[in-house]
Amino acid sequence: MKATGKISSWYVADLVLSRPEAKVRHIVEAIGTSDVNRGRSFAQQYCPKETPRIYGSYEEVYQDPNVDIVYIGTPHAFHKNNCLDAIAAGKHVLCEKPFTINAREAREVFEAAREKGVFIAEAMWLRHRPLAIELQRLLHQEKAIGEIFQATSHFGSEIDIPNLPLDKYYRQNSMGAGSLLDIGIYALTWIVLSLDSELEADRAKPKILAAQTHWEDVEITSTAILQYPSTGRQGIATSTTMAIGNPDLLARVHGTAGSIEVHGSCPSAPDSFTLYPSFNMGAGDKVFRGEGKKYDFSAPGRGFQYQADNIALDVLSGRLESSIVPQSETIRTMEIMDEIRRQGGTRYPSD
Ligand SMILES: NC(=O)C1=CN([C@@H]2O[C@H](COP(=O)(O)OP(=O)(O)OC[C@H]3O[C@@H](n4cnc5c(N)ncnc54)[C@H](OP(=O)(O)O)[C@@H]3O)[C@@H](O)[C@H]2O)C=CC1
Ligand SMILES: O=C1OC[C@@H](O)[C@H](O)[C@H]1O
Repeated sequence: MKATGKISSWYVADLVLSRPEAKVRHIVEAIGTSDVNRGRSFAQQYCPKETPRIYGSYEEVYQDPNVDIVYIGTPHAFHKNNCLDAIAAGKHVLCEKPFTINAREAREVFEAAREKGVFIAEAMWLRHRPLAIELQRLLHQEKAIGEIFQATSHFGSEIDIPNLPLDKYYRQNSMGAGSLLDIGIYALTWIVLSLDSELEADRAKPKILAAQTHWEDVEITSTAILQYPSTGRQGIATSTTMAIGNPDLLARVHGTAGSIEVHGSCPSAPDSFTLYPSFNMGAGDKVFRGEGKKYDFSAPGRGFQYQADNIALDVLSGRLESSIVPQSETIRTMEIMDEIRRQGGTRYPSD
């Protein structure tokens, strides 16, 4: 465990949930932090039954022989160097999303992990959720809404960027600030997991048309239209830090025989979806649709336990990449975001 920020607290709390039926038990062996006192209160608050060693540097975590896998929860501008340091020490790595600032950095990190023979994966926890896995099965195997032709997803947060302290990563371009890399990545993930077909060509980079708006040099709103080469399927992924998005409609997938609408607190934290038949034109030109079937996936915790279990099982079986979020998928997402930023005019120092 590296860093004691928001995501690290969410992740640790789910790691230690009591789950007698789980296939894996996770142990928080060590916490690396810039502030040892904060590290101690973090451990007391989020994993009170564990006894992690608290280190005042990340390097000490990498050197701890009892640590099998390092989880990186620092701001994304630091992911590349944090990953490279952990890999150099021979540790397996799970690194928060966005994996790096751009695709070039991601390739560099994956190459280093390959050379060292260690496991590494991006913590795109949405893909590990049973909800996302079942939705993909319904869409692509069962073809529950017929031929898919369009998908939309929006992630909105309300963040008062001009008044944030300068050391917050949302506030500074040099820290990788921007709605796309922080939250738009989930909207993009919904589009890709809904529209990807079995055709190899459609797993390549789709055609992209994008726009971004900035406050000073911080990107605050992004819109991207994606078009898949072989099937013509289209998706719209949007994100903003200007206002909270609609929890009843985190994503919508349209097919020739119906649609699926996803609900929850935000696109990274869905808790259910509804499968609807198509709309019809009724008497008096009134548009209506039949009742939907709701699929509920509410569960204790925030949902990080699914990712933690899958990653642990991958590592235990000797895999060097995630079976759910392969490295090629991380690279593709980073390439799509690179292109959106190229068109939208967002540049980071490491580009
Ligand atoms: N999967 C998910 O749902 C979420 C993922 N994220 C991702 O996780 C990453 C971290 O986000 P979040 O937890 O919100 O960030 P926070 O600002 O809350 O925490 C980041 C932590 O990183 C450490 N850190 C190391 N170097 C720096 C530095 N120079 N400036 C600031 N912090 C530093 C600090 O921990 P310490 O002092 O202890 O070393 C700090 O507490 C981002 O990449 C974000 O996109 C964020 C939220 C949710
Ligand atoms: O990954 C994330 O998902 C949830 C958001 O609240 C958070 O800001 C973001 O980093």
